[in-house]
Amino acid sequence: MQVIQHALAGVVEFIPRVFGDARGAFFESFSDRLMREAGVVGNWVQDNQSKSARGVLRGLHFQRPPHAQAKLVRVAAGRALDVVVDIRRDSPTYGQHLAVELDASRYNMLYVPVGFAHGFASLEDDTLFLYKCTDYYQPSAEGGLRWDDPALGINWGLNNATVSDKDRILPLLADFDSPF
Ligand SMILES: Cc1cn([C@H]2C[C@H](O)[C@@H](COP(=O)(O)OP(=O)(O)O[C@H]3O[C@H](C)C(=O)[C@H](O)[C@H]3O)O2)c(=O)[nH]c1=O
Repeated sequence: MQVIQHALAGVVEFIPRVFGDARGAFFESFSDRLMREAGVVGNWVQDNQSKSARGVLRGLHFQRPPHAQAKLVRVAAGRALDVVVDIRRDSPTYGQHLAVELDASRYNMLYVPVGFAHGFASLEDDTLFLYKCTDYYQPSAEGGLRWDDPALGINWGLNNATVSDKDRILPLLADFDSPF
């Protein structure tokens, strides 16, 4: 498995070993042992899956402590531009973001540590987005940042994004008091 330590400290991309043959392909979509060898330790308790049409944008979300979640995200069908924003108060890269294209045909996956807001834009119809979380869903702990905040400067690769009403009213970075 190829491991890429990205510039935002703690964000790690995994490209698993894929076994192709005349029938198709096989890969291990999760190995705690391989994650730990890469320095990623997580008490994975919940798996999520969402399906999105092209142009759907979900995010930027996080859960506040003590329900903060680290995530391991991948795309099982389609393509998505995955974006993480560093919201760790004392981080030298606070407010900076990283965008990684997740592609079902590349099998790549991204580890999003606690202390990051997370979102993605679906680049194809019927994009199946799968992710593991290190804590359970806790609605009262949900927080977020506005996906289109000029201060974040994120190029989502979309002309017209389909966004939930909830996401439209998330705070701008300037008005945000990070819990991390
Ligand atoms: C996240 C979540 C949601 N729900 C319910 C609550 C709503 O009735 C419905 C849709 O939730 P929401 O609109 O928050 O879903 P997304 O906008 O895809 O949210 C996710 O999008 C970004 C990309 C993330 O990283 C988060 O994991 C998550 O916030 O599913 C649950 O029952 N459990 C859950 O863990």
